[in-house]
Amino acid sequence: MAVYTQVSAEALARFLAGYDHGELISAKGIAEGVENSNYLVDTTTGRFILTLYEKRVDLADLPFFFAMTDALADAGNPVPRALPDRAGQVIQTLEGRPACLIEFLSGVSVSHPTAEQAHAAGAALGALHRSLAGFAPTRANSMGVAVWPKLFADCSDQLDSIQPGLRARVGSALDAIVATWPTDLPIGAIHADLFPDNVLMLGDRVTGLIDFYFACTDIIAYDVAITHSAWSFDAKGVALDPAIGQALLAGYRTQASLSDAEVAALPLLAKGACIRFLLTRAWDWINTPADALVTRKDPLAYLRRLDWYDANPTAFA
Ligand SMILES: Nc1ncnc2c1ncn2[C@@H]1O[C@H](COP(=O)(O)OP(=O)(O)O)[C@@H](O)[C@H]1O
Ligand SMILES: N[C@@H](CCOP(=O)(O)O)C(=O)O
Repeated sequence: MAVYTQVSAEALARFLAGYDHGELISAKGIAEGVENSNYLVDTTTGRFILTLYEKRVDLADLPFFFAMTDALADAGNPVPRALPDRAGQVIQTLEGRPACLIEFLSGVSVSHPTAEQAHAAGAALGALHRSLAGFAPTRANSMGVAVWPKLFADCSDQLDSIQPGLRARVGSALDAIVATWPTDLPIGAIHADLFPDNVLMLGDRVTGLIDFYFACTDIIAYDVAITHSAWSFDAKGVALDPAIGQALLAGYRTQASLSDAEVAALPLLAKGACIRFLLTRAWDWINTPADALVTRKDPLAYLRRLDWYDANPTAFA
């Protein structure tokens, strides 16, 4: 459960008093998520998400994220907007943290996607990239390839406590990936974290794309690779069904194209995605406070994915 910051009823009622969105009826901490504190808030006029930004979100980046979600919503994508208060302010302070009130979207995130659902998610990612083709704001990827050596250095001493030999395995994979990382592929605004838990669905229909707090400017095909690595495997990181990955890519191609060079780079980009999520999960595994109401994610699930991409270099052919 991700609630790092407790919000009192009194503070929330004062917060809501600044908006034209009714009076507080109830607020419940949301179990899902690991990065920020999220509450489901019901008021006399509707249902909202309250997000308090925690460890990895820089306040200065929020305008970029909200420009992106507004652009996507304007273009008809199912993306929630951050809501302004009566004075037009979107970013507030609540219980000492930056906080925003966000539109609530219905739908649930699937734990075991079918090929049809993966196809729809791929199409939603393609539409997202297409909609952002002319999006001017930029943000460097704070979790991108340039940062991975530091992420590794920050936790390398403790990687073997997660699994003996992990430090050497990750270190050598990291060196090889960084040395060959592509520099000539198209870049643009990407989501960078489109895991199944960030896609809300009703049946086979995508009803919400959420959690843009790693969104950035990076290789567009890297976003496809991240999404492939997140959707095509079971939670333990063992290959579940290649058909899921193929459906995801087929869905993507209904909305956006991938050049031969992008397709050829996908295996390497997917291994990069494995390193990125393995390292941030490992850092969290080691550093999450014992009293935090959060379920840590297994870093080894991304080691298994890395092994799988190593063993299946033609997975994207
Ligand atoms: N706009 C929204 N509409 C409906 N549910 C949402 C919305 N935003 C977040 N949620 C719910 O909150 C959970 C955590 O949100 P998320 O942004 O993924 O948190 P974190 O940034 O901590 O990973 C989601 O899995 C979803 O259940
Ligand atoms: N998706 C990442 C961690 C970020 O969590 P999210 O709940 O914000 O998607 C992972 O699975 O490691």
